[in-house]
Amino acid sequence: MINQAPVITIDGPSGAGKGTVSQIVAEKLGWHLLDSGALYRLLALAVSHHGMSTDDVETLQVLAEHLDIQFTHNDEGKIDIVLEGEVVTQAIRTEEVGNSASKLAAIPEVREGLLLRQRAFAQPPGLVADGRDMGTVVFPQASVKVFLTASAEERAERRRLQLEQKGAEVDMQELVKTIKERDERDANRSVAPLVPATGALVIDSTELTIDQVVEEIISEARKAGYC
Ligand SMILES: Nc1ncnc2c1ncn2[C@@H]1O[C@H](COP(=O)(O)OP(=O)(O)OP(=O)(O)O)[C@@H](O)[C@H]1O
Ligand SMILES: Nc1ccn([C@@H]2O[C@H](COP(=O)(O)O)[C@@H](O)[C@H]2O)c(=O)n1
Repeated sequence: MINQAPVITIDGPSGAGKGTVSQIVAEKLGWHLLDSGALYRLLALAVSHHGMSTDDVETLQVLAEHLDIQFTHNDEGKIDIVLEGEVVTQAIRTEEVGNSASKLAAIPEVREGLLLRQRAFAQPPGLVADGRDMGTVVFPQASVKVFLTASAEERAERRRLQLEQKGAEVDMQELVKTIKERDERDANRSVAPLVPATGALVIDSTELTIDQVVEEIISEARKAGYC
């Protein structure tokens, strides 16, 4: 047995709403939350900060296993993500870091290096795990698995709104292109490609509100006896 705490996995492509709904579902259930994409993004930022080559995969694996990461509560009651002593909560959220993370994520040694760190998040009373391979590789024993998707255009539109709220200027054509490239890379890599886990409930959120998606997942959790 890999772990004993119940796990709900929520996988899917970029911008499908995984992070948003995972956080709400975890809060409703009073469970822990794993944002596995943040780990890949943190690694990408560390590689860039240290000016490391991505060709030396053994060193990358060691860095992934030992990367100094902390998730701490700040004065506003929100989570700060701290990498090697520096708060990088916003810095890891750029499209550039997302793209670098996606390139690193295709390296088997990097995935291996992060595997046990991810599994360690499965603690009582339970875990909601958000990513690309949560249901297929990291927590294959999870009894509630969700694959959350939406059209590339809708996901780009959501990302545009998100970036503009932060004051960024957005080239929509470029954004759709970047999202499609990242989808392509994540879905076609040789290790842990982005595919729905066997038995996963597939939710297409293109026409759904956040509340509707959350309700579908809570309903699955209820069927599993988790609430
Ligand atoms: N069903 C929905 N309807 C409208 N907007 C949504 C919906 N779900 C999420 N959003 C919005 O879309 C944006 C992207 O969502 P989110 O960051 O949760 O996606 P994600 O799948 O976690 O992306 P990534 O994998 O790149 O981190 C957010 O601004 C969020 O509020
Ligand atoms: N379980 C995971 C999670 C993420 N990735 C890769 O990281 C990139 C960034 O993830 P976000 O969810 O924060 O956008 C993503 O594009 C994936 O390449 C992964 O491989 N497995």
